[in-house]
Amino acid sequence: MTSAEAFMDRVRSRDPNEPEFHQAVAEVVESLWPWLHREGQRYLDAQILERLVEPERVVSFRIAWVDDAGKIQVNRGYRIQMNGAIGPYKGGLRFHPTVTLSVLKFLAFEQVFKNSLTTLAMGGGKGGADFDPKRKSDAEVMRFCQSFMTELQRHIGPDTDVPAGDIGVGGREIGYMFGQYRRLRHRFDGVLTGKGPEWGGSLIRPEATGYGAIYFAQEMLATQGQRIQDKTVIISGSGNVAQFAAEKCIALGAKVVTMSDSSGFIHDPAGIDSEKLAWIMELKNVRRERLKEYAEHFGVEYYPGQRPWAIPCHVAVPCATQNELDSDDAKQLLDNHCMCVVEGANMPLTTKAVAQLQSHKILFGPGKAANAGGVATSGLEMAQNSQRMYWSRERVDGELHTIMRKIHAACCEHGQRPDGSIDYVAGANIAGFIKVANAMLAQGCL
Ligand SMILES: NC(=O)C1=CN([C@@H]2O[C@H](COP(=O)(O)OP(=O)(O)OC[C@H]3O[C@@H](n4cnc5c(N)ncnc54)[C@H](OP(=O)(O)O)[C@@H]3O)[C@@H](O)[C@H]2O)C=CC1
Ligand SMILES: N=C(CCC(=O)O)C(=O)O
Repeated sequence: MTSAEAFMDRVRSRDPNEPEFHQAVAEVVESLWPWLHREGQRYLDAQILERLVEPERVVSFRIAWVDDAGKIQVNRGYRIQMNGAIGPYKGGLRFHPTVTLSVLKFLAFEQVFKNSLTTLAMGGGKGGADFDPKRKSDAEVMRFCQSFMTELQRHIGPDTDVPAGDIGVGGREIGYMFGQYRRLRHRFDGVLTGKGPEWGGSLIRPEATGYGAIYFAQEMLATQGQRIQDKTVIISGSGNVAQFAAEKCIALGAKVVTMSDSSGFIHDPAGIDSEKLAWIMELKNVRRERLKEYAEHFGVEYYPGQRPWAIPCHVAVPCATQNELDSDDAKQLLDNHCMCVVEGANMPLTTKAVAQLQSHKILFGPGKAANAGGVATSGLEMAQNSQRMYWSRERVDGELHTIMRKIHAACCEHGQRPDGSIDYVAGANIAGFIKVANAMLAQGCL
C-alpha cells in the first residue's frame, strides 16, 4: 500500500521546483489519506488522487505590450485548467510579479475543492501573469490586458472556462479584458465574472469574498456560543477581500484594529470605523496609494515591513497572500488568546502555522471553505447571465449567506473529531473531494 509520504515524494519529484503547489497538495493528501483508506477504496482503485494532482490542461503564453515610453515589454501568462469534472473551469486571474506556474497550480488545485464546496456547478482553474499593475498608468494596464486577453480568449468561454479577479485583477482589469474578448469573439458572453453591474456583473460580487469569510467566522464562533459582535479583529491586506471583510465586521459590531499592505501595517486601537474604511477604499481603489498615509492622516501607529499578527485580538483574518502567517505568528496569536483564525486569502498560513493552530484546537477556517464566497457569487453571476437577469442585492447576499452556512455544515459533517470539536481542514478537503471524485468515477478514464 502506497503511503502518503511516498505519494508526496512522487508529486515533488515530478515537478521539483513547485513548493507552493506541493504545500497545497500535501495538506489535502494528509487529510484524505486515512479517510480514503477507510472509506474510499473505489477512489483508490480509480487513481482519483493521482489524477487530481495533474492539471487537465496548462497553457502558457507570451504577452508583449507597449509601455507609455513606447518601449516593448514582455510578460508571461498562464491558464491552468485543473479539473472540469463538475462544471466549466472557474477561478481567478492574478497579476503580480511573484506569479509562477507553482503559485497558479496551488491556486488552481485549491479552487477545485473550493468550487465543489459551493454546491454550484463549477470546475477549478486559475490563471494570471507576472505583470505588476502597481505604478502603471491606466493606459498601460489597458494595453497589457488587451494583449493578455488576445491570447487567453483562445482557451475560455462561458461554458468552458470563466476567469475572474484575484490579486492585482479588479474591476478595471476585468473591464479591459472583457472589452477585448468582445471585440475578438464578436459575442457578449458571461465569460468573466466580476463585471460591472451595468454590463452583466452581479451585485455583491465585489463584497462577496470578504463578506463570506465573516459569515463563515460567525458560523464557527456560534459552535462555541460566541458572536463576532464586540470582538477585536485584526485583518491583513487592504485590497478587495480585506476591505469588505472589514466592512462586514464593522456592520456586525466588531472592532477592526489593523489592516496592511505589502509595505507594512497600521494599528488603530480605537478601531477602523465605516468612515475610516471609506477613506481606505478611496486611498486604495481610487488614488492607489500606500496605507502608510492612513497612519499620518489619523495619527495612529504604522509598522513598516511588519505584519499585524502580534496585535492582541479575538479573531484574525489574513486577507493578503500565501504564507503571510508563519509558525512564529501563530504562536503570537495563541499567546494572545486569539479564538478564531479565518483565511480570507488563499493559503495564507504556512503548513507549520496550520499545525500549530490545529494542535491547540483553535477555531481555524481554511481558505478553500472560508473564502469561497467570492467564487460562489461568481457562480451566481453566471446564473444571472444565463437568465439575462439581474438579482437584487438582498437576494444575492441572502444566497451567499446560505451557501456559506452550507459550506460550514459540510465541514462539520466530515470534520468532527472524537471530542466533538471540528477539524475544518479535514472537513473541507473531504467534503470538497467527494463530489469531484464521484463525477470523475462516472466520467471514465480521462
Ligand atoms: N478577489 C477574490 O475574489 C478572491 C481573492 N482571494 C484571495 O484573497 C487574497 C487577496 O486578494 P484580493 O483582495 O483580491 O487582492 P488585491 O490585489 O485587491 O489586494 C491584495 C492585498 O494583499 C497585499 N499583498 C499582495 N501581495 C502581498 C505580499 N507578497 N506581501 C504582503 N502583502 C501583499 C496587497 O498589498 P499591495 O497593494 O501593497 O500589493 C493588497 O493589500 C489573495 O490571496 C487572493 O488569492 C480569495 C478568494 C476570492
Ligand atoms: N480569486 C478567486 C475568485 C475566483 C472567481 O470568482 O472565479 C478565488 O476563489 O480564489
